[in-house]
Amino acid sequence: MIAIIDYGMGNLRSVQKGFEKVGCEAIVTSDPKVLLDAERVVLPGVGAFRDCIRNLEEGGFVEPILKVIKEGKPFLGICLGLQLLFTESEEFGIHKGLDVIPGKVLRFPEGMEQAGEELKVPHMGWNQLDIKRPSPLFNGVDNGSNVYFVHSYYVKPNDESVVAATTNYGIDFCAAIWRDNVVAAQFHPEKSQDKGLAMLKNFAAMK
Ligand SMILES: NC(=O)CC[C@H](N)C(=O)O
Repeated sequence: MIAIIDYGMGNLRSVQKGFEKVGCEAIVTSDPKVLLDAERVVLPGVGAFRDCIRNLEEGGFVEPILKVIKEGKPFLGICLGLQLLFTESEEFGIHKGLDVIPGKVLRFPEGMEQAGEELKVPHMGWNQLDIKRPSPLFNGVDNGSNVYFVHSYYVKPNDESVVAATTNYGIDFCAAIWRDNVVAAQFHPEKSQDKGLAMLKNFAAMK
């Protein structure tokens, strides 16, 4: 069974529905103990980093998350769920993350331009994946596939070898990471139509 963490800050229903659409049972849980019995765990996230990390701490999720990752359970982070895995974020001040993936969460630079047009922040809409490594998330997903983003911050891993895909929005930024049993995406697979559903199915099959 797939456990989707409910810490009051995620678009849980659309993530759950995404898994249901590909025939996978996923439960939404606000009980940290459920993670310990789940086969695989999903950390979604929408909102501000500091609110999310505070809710995770208050919900008693931090230790169970670190435990299931350490045990080697397949773990999927989505959007803020990717960012929370990092050492710290500069969103609304410096806030500590789970430090599973060493690195920082940075805001897109001001004044980015593409073809003479100013690029607005948040980066909101469809954009292409430049797949760098055959991560389990991308089995059967073509390079250049379009996925859906809504974010103002991006992750910068200390060790670039964890980067599974990048996307260009004024700068080339990390669109997904893969390290051992942990995969995480800056974009929203549950909002990325067929390609995104294929990724959810890939995660559900990830060993
Ligand atoms: N959709 C979101 O919640 C975005 C996550 C984070 N606040 C960012 O702006 O990058």
